[in-house]
Amino acid sequence: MDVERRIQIKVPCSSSNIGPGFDVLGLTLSMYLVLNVEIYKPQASNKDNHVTITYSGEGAEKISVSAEKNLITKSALYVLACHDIEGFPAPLRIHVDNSIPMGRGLGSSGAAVVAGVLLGDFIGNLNMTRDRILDFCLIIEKHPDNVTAALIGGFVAAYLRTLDPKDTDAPSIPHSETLDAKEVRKTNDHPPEVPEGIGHYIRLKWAKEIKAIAIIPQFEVATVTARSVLPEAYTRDDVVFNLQRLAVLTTALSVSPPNADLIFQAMQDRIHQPYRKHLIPGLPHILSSVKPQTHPGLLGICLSGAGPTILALAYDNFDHIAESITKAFAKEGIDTVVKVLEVTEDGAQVTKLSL
Ligand SMILES: Nc1ncnc2c1ncn2[C@@H]1O[C@H](COP(=O)(O)OP(=O)(O)O)[C@@H](O)[C@H]1O
Ligand SMILES: N[C@@H](CCOP(=O)(O)O)C(=O)O
Repeated sequence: MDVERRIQIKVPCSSSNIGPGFDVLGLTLSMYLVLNVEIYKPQASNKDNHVTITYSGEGAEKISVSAEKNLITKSALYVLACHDIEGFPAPLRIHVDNSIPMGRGLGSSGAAVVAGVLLGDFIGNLNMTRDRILDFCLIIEKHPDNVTAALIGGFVAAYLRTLDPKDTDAPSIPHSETLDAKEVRKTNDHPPEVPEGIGHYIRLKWAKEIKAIAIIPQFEVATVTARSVLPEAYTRDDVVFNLQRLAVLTTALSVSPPNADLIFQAMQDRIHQPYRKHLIPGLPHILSSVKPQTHPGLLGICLSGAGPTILALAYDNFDHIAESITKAFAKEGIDTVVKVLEVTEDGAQVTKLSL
């Protein structure tokens, strides 16, 4: 078979929430999901068109390389189905190289969804705008923080417009959070039309000297589990507590030199972290014991996404900060991997490669 086109899709990991910004804030960091895709000349029948997926890196031992089961290809097939294209229109070879650890709160599923929607867009020659691509990502992932950051890049605040459940809950949509769950039903129904203008976002400024230390425990917490422990309703005090901090934080993280006391207090949260402590041994102790006063250079500390990774924002003394958090996890019998990551400006990229 002749290779007709060759592309690379590169999507960054993301850390969401940043303390009080539950389901609002996302930040892209320098760790990536990369797809190298070879597209062959279309064959006579779509049904015979074959997809070969190979996979290396994080998740290689557990992620399915069947196009019907893999979140990346399922997302691409969903985009195609929404445009009345059944299956991949041409034979494909996809090599996935993934550096984003899974189930750790670093947006691996968001990156997979963004990569899949971009793949569907390219393969189907759909030429969707970034905003339309975001609509598809949001229908699959449902919360906007990870996918918006991964697609757009940088420090991003996002909200969704209110949607009708008939547009969002159909079993034909490959919802990323329930993909592995048993109750997901197979269906051949045509997916409902994706509403336009679902996601709204703004890129926020980020002070260049602030880096992100990710202390990544060696166990997974599925986002669906970490969301299931959250209450349906909150007190007015708790909502106001988060709103006040969120508003201050979005600007505090843009100011050079950064104000550690302001940022540390503005990264406190009452909406999700307290409820997730049972899933992450040592969490309350870590969040309350590692402070700018005890660890100069530290600006703030929070759960990354739904956890279990801890995200420490800092401009200096990265090793000392990381060591304290690593030791606190070790006391709970938990091994960790530490990464000092840059906050990146670029979101997902699709690059045409030479043949
Ligand atoms: N590169 C990938 N390829 C296929 N599926 C992926 C990939 N990355 C993540 N996923 C899917 O997303 C799940 C993890 O998502 P989630 O629980 O939301 O954690 P995270 O915090 O890493 O996003 C995995 O179990 C897998 O089903
Ligand atoms: N706002 C979401 C973010 C989930 O991020 P992930 O990286 O853990 O997938 C949440 O807190 O549930």
